[in-house]
Amino acid sequence: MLAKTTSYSLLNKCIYHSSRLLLTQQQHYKYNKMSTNPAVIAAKKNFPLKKVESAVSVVSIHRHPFKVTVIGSGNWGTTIAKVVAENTVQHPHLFKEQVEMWVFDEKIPKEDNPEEFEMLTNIINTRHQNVKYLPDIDLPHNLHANPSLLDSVKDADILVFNIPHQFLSRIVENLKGHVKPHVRAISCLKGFEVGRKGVQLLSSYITDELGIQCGALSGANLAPEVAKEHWSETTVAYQLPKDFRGEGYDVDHRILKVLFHRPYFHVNVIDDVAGISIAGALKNVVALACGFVEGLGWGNNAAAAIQRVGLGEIIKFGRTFFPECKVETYYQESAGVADLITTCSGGRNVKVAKHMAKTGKDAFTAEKELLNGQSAQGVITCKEVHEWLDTCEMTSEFPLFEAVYQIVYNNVPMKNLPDMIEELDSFVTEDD
Ligand SMILES: NC(=O)C1=CN([C@@H]2O[C@H](COP(=O)(O)OP(=O)(O)OC[C@H]3O[C@@H](n4cnc5c(N)ncnc54)[C@H](O)[C@@H]3O)[C@@H](O)[C@H]2O)C=CC1
Ligand SMILES: O=C(CO)COP(=O)(O)O
Repeated sequence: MLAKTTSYSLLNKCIYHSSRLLLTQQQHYKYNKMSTNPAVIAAKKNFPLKKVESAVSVVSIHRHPFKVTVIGSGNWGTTIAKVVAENTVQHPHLFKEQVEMWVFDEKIPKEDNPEEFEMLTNIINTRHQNVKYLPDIDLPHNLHANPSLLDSVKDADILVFNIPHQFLSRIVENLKGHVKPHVRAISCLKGFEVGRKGVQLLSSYITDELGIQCGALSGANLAPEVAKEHWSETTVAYQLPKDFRGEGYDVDHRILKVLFHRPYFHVNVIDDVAGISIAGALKNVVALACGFVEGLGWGNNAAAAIQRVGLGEIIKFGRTFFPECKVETYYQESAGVADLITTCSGGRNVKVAKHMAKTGKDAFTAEKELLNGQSAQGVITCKEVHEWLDTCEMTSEFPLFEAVYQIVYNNVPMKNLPDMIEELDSFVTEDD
């Protein structure tokens, strides 16, 4: 048996350059001794065996269950951690049973004596409920709340990012140099990163900053309904990385399906990371507009009109800035129109916007009053989208997104929305 620490340059080359030529420990042993396989003989000639100190050890490519960590513990973070922990118990050959969930820890007043406090992580680990962000939902006992970000990721093979996206850059900064080199990731966040690289998908941002492959999960998924195990669908999108280590040794579509699919949570896995991410981010902006017209009491026709215009702008934004995304994703996948409909019907963005319309309060006050620490991501996303479109001098080409920004940040009256998004027919002039 090879020593655990032993590794060979040839083996490393095999791992990096061919997903098919994966060697188990036993195969590697045979390979070292003698082989009649012409591919191996040729490889031996080209890459003579040489002991090296570092790199991928034999043990690290041996088939082993993946360790999963969920980064985030809000309304959706905790729900997805529940889904994942239920699946790791059922598939011990694929996943380590215990799932870590990083918690941005906070003090929670005790029910019997509100003068005293208990830490949220402690409550989750003892009572198995997230009393603040997902109350009244029992969590699996193999889900471990961890207040230390670095400790929670130290052994992880799969990272599931699930935090409000305004906190992503700081978390990613803290993770640098602390995740395993071949860790794979899925982002459940909805939003964009707008910075020196222009407008970026959050999965691409994670890939660029941490050097790890990252896909996305997005769908018509109001967290409280999924947490109660009411049936819904979702879409996971993932592209195999160049250094894919082979089926059984690395994360692929099958592994992701098993990780997220539940009888009450049906998963479709595709390649179109951009398509599902754009739809997920921008439907939150459309939902704000929907909330405005609903809050003004304009009814279903107005809400439908907003969703029609919104869908058009979502697709146009994708085609303009992320040409790799596929139009069919918007209508075939849960992450497309279905997510737009569910969010506009009962999501937090629509609630916040309705409250703004009914009370005249600003978005940040409405969010504070209604959401108990949760986040309506459309409020930040509409600003990011405006900044990007402004840079490109294209705000006028996305009138609904721009109107939402002007209402939220510049107090433009909501009742002006129809005029702001109206596409004037060429034969209707200002003079008419
Ligand atoms: N809640 C939902 O129904 C769904 C949400 N999403 C998306 O998932 C992402 C995460 O959403 P939720 O889990 O619902 O979060 P949330 O809206 O419940 O936010 C609360 C979370 O933010 C954390 N937090 C507060 N301040 C922080 C800080 N300074 N640093 C780090 N974390 C901090 C809190 O500890 C808590 O875990 C968002 O992008 C959202 O759009 C996607 C699908 C469904
Ligand atoms: O993304 C969501 C549903 O898929 C949740 O939307 P809200 O954040 O508006 O609740």
